[in-house]
Amino acid sequence: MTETRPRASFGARLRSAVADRGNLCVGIDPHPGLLEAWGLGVDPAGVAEFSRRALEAFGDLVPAIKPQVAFFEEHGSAGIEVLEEVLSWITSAGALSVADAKRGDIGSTMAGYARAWLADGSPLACDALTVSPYLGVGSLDAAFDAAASTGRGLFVLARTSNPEAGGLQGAVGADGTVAQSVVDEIGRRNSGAFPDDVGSFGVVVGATVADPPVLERLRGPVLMPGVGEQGGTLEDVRRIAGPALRATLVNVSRHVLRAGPDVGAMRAVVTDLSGQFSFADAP
Ligand SMILES: O=c1ccn([C@@H]2O[C@H](COP(=O)(O)O)[C@@H](O)[C@H]2O)c(=O)[nH]1
Repeated sequence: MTETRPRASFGARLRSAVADRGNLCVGIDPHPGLLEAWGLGVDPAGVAEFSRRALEAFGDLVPAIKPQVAFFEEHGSAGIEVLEEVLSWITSAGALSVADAKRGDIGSTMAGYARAWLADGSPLACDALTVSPYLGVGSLDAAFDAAASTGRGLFVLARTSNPEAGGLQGAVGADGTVAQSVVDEIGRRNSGAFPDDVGSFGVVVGATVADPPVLERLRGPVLMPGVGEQGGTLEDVRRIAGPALRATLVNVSRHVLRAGPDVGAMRAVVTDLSGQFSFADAP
C-alpha cells in the first residue's frame, strides 16, 4: 500500500519558497489585448500558449504564480481545462499556485467552492485561493476548514487595490475600518488553526492604498497586488506591509506580461523585479 505523506501547511511552504526565491508573485493574466499583442488567438489555444510561454519565462524564478481565473473562465469549459493544466505546470515548475478566483458565497455554497479549489484530487486544486469576506468572514468557514486540513491557503480580500473600494472597505465601525476588522479576524483564525506555526490564512491589501490596515498582528501572509500598471511602487509596498514585509507576496501581472511574447525579455523583467522585491533581510 502506498502511503501519501500529508503536505506541510501552506504558510510553511510559502515561507520556504520565499526564502529561496524572494517575494515576487507574477500573474498569468491572459487579457484578450495581450493575447493579440503576442500574436495569439483570443481562444483556449491562445491562452494555453500564453501561459506556457509565461511559465517558461519565470516559472523557476518566483515563489508563487497567480493565474487570474477570469481570463480562463471567459473561454468556457475549454478555458477551465487550460487552467487545470496551468495549475499543474506551476507545481512542476516548483512554484506555488495562487488561484485568483475571489470566491465568496453563503456557507452552504461556499462548501462547493472549497471542494472545487481546496480538496485533494479536485482538477482545480490550487495551493492557495483568493476569497471575498464581504458576505461575512464566517461565510468562508468551509474554505478555512478545507485549507487547514489539506495544507492549502487562503488570501482573504481586506483592502483591495482598486479606487472604488475605499468607501466600503475603509468605512469605520466600532473596531476601526472594515478592512482592519477583516485583517484582525484572519489573525485570530491563524492563531486558532496554526498556534505553533506560520499561518496559512492571508489577506489581500493593495499597494495603491493610502489608508491601509495595520498588519502587525496578522502572523500570516499578505498578497499585495497593484505594483506596476496600477501605480504602486517598492516604497508603497514597504510602507503598507510594515512588519509583515517578509511574509508579503508582491504581485505584478501586466508589467511583466507586456514584455512578452519574448521569453528572454519577460525573464529579464522578472529577474530585475525579483531583486527589488526580496525581503529576506527585513525584520
Ligand atoms: O486588490 C486586488 C486584488 C486582486 N488584484 C488582481 O491582481 C492582478 C493585478 O494585475 P496588474 O496587471 O499587475 O495590475 C489582477 O489579476 C487583479 O485582478 C488586484 O489587482 N487588486
